This record gives sequence, structure tokens and C-alpha cells, in this order.
Amino acid sequence: MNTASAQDPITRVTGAAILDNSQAPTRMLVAQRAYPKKLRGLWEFPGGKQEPGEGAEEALVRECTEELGVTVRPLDEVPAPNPEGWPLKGTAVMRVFTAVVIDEREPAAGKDHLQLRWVELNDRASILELEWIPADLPIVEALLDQLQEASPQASRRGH
Ligand SMILES: Nc1nc2c([nH]c(=O)n2[C@H]2C[C@H](O)[C@@H](COP(=O)(O)OP(=O)(O)OP(=O)(O)O)O2)c(=O)[nH]1
Repeated sequence: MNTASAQDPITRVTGAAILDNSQAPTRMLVAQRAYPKKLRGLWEFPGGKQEPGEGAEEALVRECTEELGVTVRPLDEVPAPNPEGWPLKGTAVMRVFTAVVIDEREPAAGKDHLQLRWVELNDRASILELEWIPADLPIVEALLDQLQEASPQASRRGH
């Protein structure tokens, strides 16, 4: 579903909300973009554009390997307001999935990011205070709500 094609008028982006644990997550990895200039310094979900013929989860796994040097397993999608995904700037849309690292390596910032940070899911206020790419804010809020419903003790503080 929603496989990108060469003629696709929509730019399809996939983002990874990488959690420290699939069952009882306490931390999430966030990344600070290095480029382009307009986005430099803003926080985002690691990920990127789907290539032609590629599905969203497939793109997510590839991008995490390229950007962070780790293999991830996608878990659940953060439900978007429409099936194509969350609206970004212009005609771009993004689907976001929770994910966990499944190899022994630790994610590391490459050329795409200034830094990576593991943030505490129970500190909702600090997560929302990060200077996110503006389009990401509603996604972050929906994600935190979703995680709290699944595991209420994980995000109690900060309300
Ligand atoms: N990766 C990512 N991109 C986001 C987020 N929010 C958001 O608006 N975007 C935008 C920024 C970019 O315009 C676009 C994704 O492009 P990208 O530069 O990350 O993708 P890519 O790695 O495939 O890029 P490239 O090969 O064209 O350099 O989506 C987010 O949370 N994560």
C-alpha cells in the first residue's frame, strides 16, 4: 500500500520513532537535522523519502541503516489523519512508525544529523519543547498519546 512510483506527484516520507523497548518503552530517539540550511538545527524523526517501488516500512528500515548505522524493526504506525500520512510542507506526506533497534549496534549520527538524543517518554513537556520541524508537532503529540494509552506509566510526568 502507498508504494512510491516514479510518476508519484506526492513526496512520500517515512519517519521512525525509535523506542528503547517494544513492550515497555521509556525512551525515544530524536535527531537534529544538519541540512538543508532551512531545517538545520530542527529536531525530527530519522527517516526519509520512499524510493520508487518501495513501501513505507521498507524505506524506514533502509533510511535507518543509512542514517544511523543500525537495523530497525518497525512496530506500529502512528495513525495519520488520512491514509497517505501526515501532511508536511507542500505536497509531501509522512507516515511514522514506532520501531526498535534489532542489532547490537547503537544508533550514531552520520552526515544527516548534528546529534541524536534519547529523550525520556515520561517527560512530555521536554519533548514538546524541542524545536521540531513544525509539521512534526501534531505527530509527536499523537505519538505520545498513543504510547501513553499503551503504557500509562511511561508518560505520566509532564502533564
Ligand atoms: N526524515 C524526516 N523528514 C521530515 C520530517 N518532518 C518533515 O517535515 N520532514 C521533511 C524534510 C524533508 O523535506 C523531507 C524528508 O527528506 P529527507 O531529506 O529526510 O529524505 P532523504 O534522506 O530521502 O533525502 P535526500 O535523499 O533527498 O537527501 O520531509 C521528519 O520528522 N523526518
